[in-house]
Amino acid sequence: MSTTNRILLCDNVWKVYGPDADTFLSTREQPPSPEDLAAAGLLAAVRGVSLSISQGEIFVIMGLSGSGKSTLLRCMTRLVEPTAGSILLGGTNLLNATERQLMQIRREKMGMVFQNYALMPHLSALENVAFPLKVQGMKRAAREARAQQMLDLVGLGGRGRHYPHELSGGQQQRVGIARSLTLEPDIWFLDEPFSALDPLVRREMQDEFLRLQTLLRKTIVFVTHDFAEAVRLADRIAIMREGAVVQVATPEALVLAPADPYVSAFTRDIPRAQVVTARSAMDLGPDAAGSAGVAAAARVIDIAERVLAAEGPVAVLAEDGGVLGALSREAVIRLLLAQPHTRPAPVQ
Ligand SMILES: Nc1ncnc2c1ncn2[C@@H]1O[C@H](COP(=O)(O)OP(=O)(O)OP(=O)(O)O)[C@@H](O)[C@H]1O
Repeated sequence: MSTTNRILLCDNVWKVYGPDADTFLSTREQPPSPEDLAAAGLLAAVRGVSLSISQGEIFVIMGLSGSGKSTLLRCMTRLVEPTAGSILLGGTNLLNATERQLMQIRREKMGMVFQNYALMPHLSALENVAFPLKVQGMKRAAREARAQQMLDLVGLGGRGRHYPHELSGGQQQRVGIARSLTLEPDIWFLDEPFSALDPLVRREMQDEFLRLQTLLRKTIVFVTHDFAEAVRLADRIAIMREGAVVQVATPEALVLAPADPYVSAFTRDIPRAQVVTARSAMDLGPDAAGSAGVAAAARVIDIAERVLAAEGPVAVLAEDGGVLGALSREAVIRLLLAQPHTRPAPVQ
């Protein structure tokens, strides 16, 4: 993940529902609290959110139901009109764009996937995937060839002639994913794309999604209320509460250093070895065994078998191959045995 190559920047974004919300906001010297807003008969779904998303990262927005995740995502695409703030996509302030420019930006730069697959029931899977190309005026043979490629990519190459009702929920969502990728978006927005699926299929779809991302390297904004899903997928996670972002960090940093009890309550069920990296678990010092080492960024759960099978501590390597330290069997065992708390503290 690059931290320098920012593609999407939100600066002090607000979405307030209720009469004269923009006047109310613009006349305040200090940002209003939820109580101030409630007293004025207003509700802030998004409160003063500032964040930046880098090229090629999977940025997950997480929070309880009603915390403002979907509204924030929709503000980023301007499907919901923010009340205040700015949203820069590749340098263009979306809030200054005309309706026509917006349509073009959405068509050319953004891909979107929502929970309800929103496929057209009277079109086959292939026709659904080809639809955005048809709107663009691409000839039938060319668009169907491209749609077939996309269906192959999501593992549905043989199902192009099936209609949505002939496909399972997971397969329908794969078609939705393929369709959202046909125009090769710069940035891909996904709002709870797997939450209607049963747990096994959901897990399969998460794996599939990560596989696709290793091929495509898209910039992704992904909304979920499931912290385990966020941890599996994210490079970074933004935790929302009552419309505000309370912490933005890697899964590891959220688990090891939660900003407050609200964040900490989410992290308690996550096994430590699933998030802690070799870099955090290693001892400093040169006394690693000579064999090939493990990447500093690797999660302990993924390298545990190798370390446990090694003769002695295993070298932990920086991206340039330099040895940073050594990971011992004891450190790995400690993390594997560390029990997540089973009773999360109540969220206030
Ligand atoms: N059109 C609207 N008018 C008034 N209030 C709204 C509107 N849309 C959303 N809200 C309110 O804004 C808040 C945030 O809603 P939002 O859908 O963004 O939350 P969420 O975190 O995505 O929730 P969920 O996980 O349940 O989808 C909620 O209190 C919701 O009731």
